[in-house]
Amino acid sequence: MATRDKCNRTPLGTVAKAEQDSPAEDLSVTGLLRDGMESVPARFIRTESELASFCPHNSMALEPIPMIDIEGLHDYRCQFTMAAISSACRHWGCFQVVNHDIPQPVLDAALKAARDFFEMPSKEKQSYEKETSESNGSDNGIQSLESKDKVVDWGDVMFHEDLKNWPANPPDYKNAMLSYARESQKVMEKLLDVVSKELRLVPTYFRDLFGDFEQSLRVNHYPPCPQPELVLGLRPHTDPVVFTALLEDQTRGLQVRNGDKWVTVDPEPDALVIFVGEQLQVASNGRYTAVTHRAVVNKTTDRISIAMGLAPNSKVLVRPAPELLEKSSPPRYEARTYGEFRATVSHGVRW
Ligand SMILES: O=C(O)CCC(=O)C(=O)O
Ligand SMILES: [Fe+2]
Repeated sequence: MATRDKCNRTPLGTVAKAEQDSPAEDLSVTGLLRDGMESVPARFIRTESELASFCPHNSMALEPIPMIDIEGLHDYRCQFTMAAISSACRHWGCFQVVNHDIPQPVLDAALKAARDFFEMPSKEKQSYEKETSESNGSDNGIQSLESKDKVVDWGDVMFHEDLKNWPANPPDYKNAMLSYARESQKVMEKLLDVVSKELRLVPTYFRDLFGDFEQSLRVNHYPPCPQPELVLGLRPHTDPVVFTALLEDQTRGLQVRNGDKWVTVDPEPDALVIFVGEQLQVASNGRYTAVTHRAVVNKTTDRISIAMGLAPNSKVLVRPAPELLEKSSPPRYEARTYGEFRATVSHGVRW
């Protein structure tokens, strides 16, 4: 049982009902809501300075992030499409892709499996984590509000450090996620060849550098929130991987940082959002930028997103490509294995 914050007064001076009555057994945001919460407990509330930069998505003008039709890589639009991908990686660190060739049933099945997972009873969700960490020590499972962080995010996350251990239920979960993993890896590898070529490196440069890829997976669920303007669904962070392919349902919530603004991404049916991760930023010596992003929540609708990260093996040494270094462009990052990077750099988001 978690130790709960003693100070659970909200700015409105009320005390969350869930905290007054018997404490919830389910250590997730969904569990708290099930207990009839009407206002947000103190531990979710962001600091003044975070709130000052915080524009709830429903009061923000939407500015489109680049939308790229990657079918164009295979026809007369090839040069133009490659340049658009490279420019998005430099200036935004993210973009949406359409016509990526991932069959729609694969995307639908992954979103459905995620939703079915979060609808299961909490005991079932939590038992999976216990089983896998006891059997092989891997870092898989559902994030609990027992977290030691001072302020916690308004979201429930099922995290898979590797794609080897799976919950038995929902029965389709494993296959649905593995199919999405396989298909999204093909897309990310194709994009990696494009960004290599655009730096005048051999097309397979980055694929060769990163070696046999590994994937990790974050399945996110953001329940509706009685006071969305006080919380974040997911704190600002960059992903430590090479690329992330984010599949989301049709509810707005993702925001990306562009200059001094947060830009709300408008979900497009059939599109995937691609994020440049920190390993690509290092290997390209900063030519491509890992995007800072976060998730906001709303009062009425829950939201599901599935982030598939393409990462090097933990032993791979990642360093700025020597071909990109010159006197005027010295290395901006030190060489580190991916394992060392993970052990020393953290943005407070389990990846
Ligand atoms: O849910 C989202 O929109 C973002 C998810 C994300 O950034 C992550 O899981 O790393
Ligand atoms: Fe992320």
